[in-house]
Amino acid sequence: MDTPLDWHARALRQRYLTEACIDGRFAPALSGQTYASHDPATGRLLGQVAACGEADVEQAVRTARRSFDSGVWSRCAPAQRKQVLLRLSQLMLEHVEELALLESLDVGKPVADALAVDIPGAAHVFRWYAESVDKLYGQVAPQPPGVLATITREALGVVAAVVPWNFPLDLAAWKLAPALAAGNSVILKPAEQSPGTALRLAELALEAGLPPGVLNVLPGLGEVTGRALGLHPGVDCLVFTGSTEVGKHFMAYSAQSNLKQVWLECGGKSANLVFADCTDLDLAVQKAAFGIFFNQGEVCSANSRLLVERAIYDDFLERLVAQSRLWQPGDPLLADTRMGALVDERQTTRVMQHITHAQAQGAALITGGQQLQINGSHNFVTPTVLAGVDPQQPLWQEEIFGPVLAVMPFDTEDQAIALANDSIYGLAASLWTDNLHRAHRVAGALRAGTVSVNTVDALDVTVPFGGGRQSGFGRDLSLHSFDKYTELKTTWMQFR
Ligand SMILES: NC(=O)C1=CN([C@@H]2O[C@H](COP(=O)(O)OP(=O)(O)OC[C@H]3O[C@@H](n4cnc5c(N)ncnc54)[C@H](O)[C@@H]3O)[C@@H](O)[C@H]2O)C=CC1
Ligand SMILES: CCCCCC(=O)O
Repeated sequence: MDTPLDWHARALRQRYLTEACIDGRFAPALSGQTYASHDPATGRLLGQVAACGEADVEQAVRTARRSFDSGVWSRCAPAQRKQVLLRLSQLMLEHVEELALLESLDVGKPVADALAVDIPGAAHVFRWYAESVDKLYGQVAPQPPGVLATITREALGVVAAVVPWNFPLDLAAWKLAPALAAGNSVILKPAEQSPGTALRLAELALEAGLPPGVLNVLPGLGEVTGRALGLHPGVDCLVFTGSTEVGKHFMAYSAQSNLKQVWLECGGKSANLVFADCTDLDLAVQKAAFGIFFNQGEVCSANSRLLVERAIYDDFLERLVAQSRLWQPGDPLLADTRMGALVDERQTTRVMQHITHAQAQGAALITGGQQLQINGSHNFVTPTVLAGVDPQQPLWQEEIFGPVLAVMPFDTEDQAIALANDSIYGLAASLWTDNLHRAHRVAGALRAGTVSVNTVDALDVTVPFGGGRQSGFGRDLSLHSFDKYTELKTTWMQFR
């Protein structure tokens, strides 16, 4: 039975989905090609989506370059850019229900999460960068009289942002807000699964006063639209969040084209270490469950590997199984649903294959492991915990991007650190201890861009987010993010 929410969202999507937004105008892809978009939680067809190709990319790059060179945005006063981005942030909040519904219908996440986390989070990021842009000062280098050497940040020009489907609007905001605040013109390519909020954002940006051509949104398939952006000689900077595999493609595209700057936020396999001297085990269990089951585990920094000191291992596992019962999947449009549908059939199949393969390799299923059918969709996986994992198994080494936790006991601190660092990734990690010395010692030894102590997945716009190794390089969020969207210029003046 359709709900009014569905009617509203579907009507909304029809308006946006079949189009791209270039130079402030919504129009179909030049080829007229589209692809079908389905709601992963019901399987229902949501609409056709513009499948932009090379011709659309060419038009968007030309438009972005023209808008940048005109100076209408790039050379206006920072305070002017601030006002427009503050207005955009406000408009996102005024449309929070609509944006949350689009997000939930696109990717299957609980609409309650989108309402409480995704949309307010994205709006806050725009506000934060709007407020920062007229507070970024340059520098004057120490030189003798008669010389003035200034060091200033300048916008790069045309920035292309290719983003994934797990937090569509949030991760678009993480890239667009600093890029636009710095004065760049941007081309956004949303994931094929999640064009809705990206296109709606383009319209709200125009309403906020962003000049046409400064933000262009090109829905389309990764290997067509994303690839064309990665290869285009008119793109000055390519920022990406997604799989490590695709991140490597973007490095190759840059080398094959104009050596554009590439910044990557890729996969992760973050460890969560619980020591026996952690006294608040209830909180540790609750956060261990949140760290893997929130957003159906489709989080790059999800704590998908749990290491528990042997003395508390059995007790912790028992509590974790009880906690996992609070994360049973359900209809994402229901207000009390905490875990929704995985993003599509391909992702669900990939997650279930990992679960089956791990058991075939000897892992013990502690809880979960079931694929459920809800409202006609099979894209629901129960919260899953597997033990008896070999640290060389794919379950311990590969990013699963689903509600699947691998657990293992440890005996010594050194052993826990070694197991945690035995990864191709280096995005995030968590540890639980009441011992201050151990907290600092272990946090310093863990190879991760963010280490959370007595919490999981700490994340805020005021601190940089990103990692090393095959999790990529560069940082989203904080003022450090401007390093990706500006370049330093030295101006040297000799005078008498
Ligand atoms: N780090 C993160 O936040 C994310 C990681 N992932 C990981 O990636 C795995 C696969 O998920 P996918 O949806 O396939 O992520 P993906 O990395 O393929 O897609 C992310 C973005 O890259 C684009 N893309 C895909 N192939 C491309 C290509 N050849 N050239 C240029 N752009 C391309 C897509 O259209 C999308 O916009 C997931 O199971 C998960 O392990 C997926 C999404 C987010
Ligand atoms: C809003 C939370 C984003 C987590 C980072 C990621 O999954 O790419």
